[in-house]
Amino acid sequence: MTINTDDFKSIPVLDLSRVETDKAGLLADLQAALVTVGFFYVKNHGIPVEFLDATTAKAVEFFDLPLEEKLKADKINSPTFLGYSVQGNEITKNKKDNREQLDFANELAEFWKPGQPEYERLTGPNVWPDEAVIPGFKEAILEYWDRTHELANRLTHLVAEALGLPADALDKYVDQNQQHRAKLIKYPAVDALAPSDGNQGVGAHRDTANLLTVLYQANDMPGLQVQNHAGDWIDATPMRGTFVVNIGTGLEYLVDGVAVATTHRVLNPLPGKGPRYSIAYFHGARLDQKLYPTPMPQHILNQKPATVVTDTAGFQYAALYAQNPGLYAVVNRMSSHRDVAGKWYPELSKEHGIDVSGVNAGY
Ligand SMILES: O=C(O)CCC(=O)C(=O)O
Ligand SMILES: [Fe+2]
Repeated sequence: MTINTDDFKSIPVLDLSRVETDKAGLLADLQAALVTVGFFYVKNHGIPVEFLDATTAKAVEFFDLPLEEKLKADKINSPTFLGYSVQGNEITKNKKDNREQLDFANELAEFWKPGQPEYERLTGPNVWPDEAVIPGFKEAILEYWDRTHELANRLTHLVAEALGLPADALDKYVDQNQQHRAKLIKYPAVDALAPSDGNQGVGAHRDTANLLTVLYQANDMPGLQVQNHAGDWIDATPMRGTFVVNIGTGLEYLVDGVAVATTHRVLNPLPGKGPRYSIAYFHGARLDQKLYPTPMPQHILNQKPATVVTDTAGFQYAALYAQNPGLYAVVNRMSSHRDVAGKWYPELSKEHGIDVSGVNAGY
C-alpha cells in the first residue's frame, strides 16, 4: 500500500498481522501514516470483535441508566477527574460539546499525601456506578482497559521502530505503574438536542500530552473527522472490528515533531440516526519527570512535510508540559473541568489563572 505523502484524502488501514509476514512493509506504511496523517486504522490486532460488541453493550447499558444513577459516579466526587460528566459539561473552542462521558482508568489506590506534588492526586480509584444497578460493568470495562492497554504497548513499540528507533526507545517515557485514562462516550443525534446546541460532538482539537490514542468507534455511526494539511475534513468512517489510532501532542513533542498530532473533531449524528458511541483510550506519557525529545535519525527528520495545519490552541500549555508534565496534566484537567478544580484544587487553580467560576474549557 502506498500512502500519498503530499496530503491525505483518506485514513490508512494497517493490518497488524503483517508483523508476522511483512514487518518491513508494515513499518514503512506506519512511518508514512505517522509522519503524514497522524491517524490510522488497525485491523487484525488480536482483540476479538465479539469482545468489543460485549463491551459496547455494557457502555450502552451505562448511558441508558437514569441520570440520577449516572450522577452517583459524577467526577465532582473525586480529585482524580475520573467519573461521569453529564452532557454539555465540557467546552471546546468556546462551544459546548454535545456528549456525555465516563472517564475511567486502571484501578490504582490513592497515594498522594499533603506536601507531595499535586499531580499525584490525579492517580486514584475509579468512580463507578452502583454494581447492583449495572452488574458486571466494572469488570467488563476494566477488561477492556487491559486489552487496549496491551495493544497500545505493542503499537508504541512498532511506532518507535517505524521512526527508525529501537523498539523500546519510547518505553522510558512511560512508567509501568502509571494510570492511563480512557472514556466511554455517547454523542446524541441532533434531534435529541436543543436546536441551539448545534452539532459539535467534540470541537476541533488535538489529543493533549499523551503518546497514542486507541479509539474504538463502537457503533456504525459516522461523525469523526480528521483535518488534512489543506484544512479539509476527512471522514474516519467506522470500520467494524478496527481501532482508530492517533498521535497525541506528547508523542509529537517526544519525537521532535516527526509524528504529527492531527486535529480532529466529532459531529453529532444527523436527525433520526440515533446516538454515536465510542471508547477512547489515551496511552499517557509519565508525569513524574521532565521529558526530553529523543534525537531522531536524520532520514526520519527529512520526512517531515513542509506544511501541516495544526491547532496550536490545542496545546496551550506546551511550555509547561516540557517543564513539568505532571503539573501540566493537572492544569489541563482543571481547565477542562472547572467545577472539579474549584472543589479539589482551589489554590492551584488560582495560581494558574483558572477561573473556577468560569465555564469548563476542554482542549
Ligand atoms: O469519539 C471519538 O470518535 C473521538 C473522541 C476524541 O477525539 C477525544 O475524546 O479526544
Ligand atoms: Fe481526540
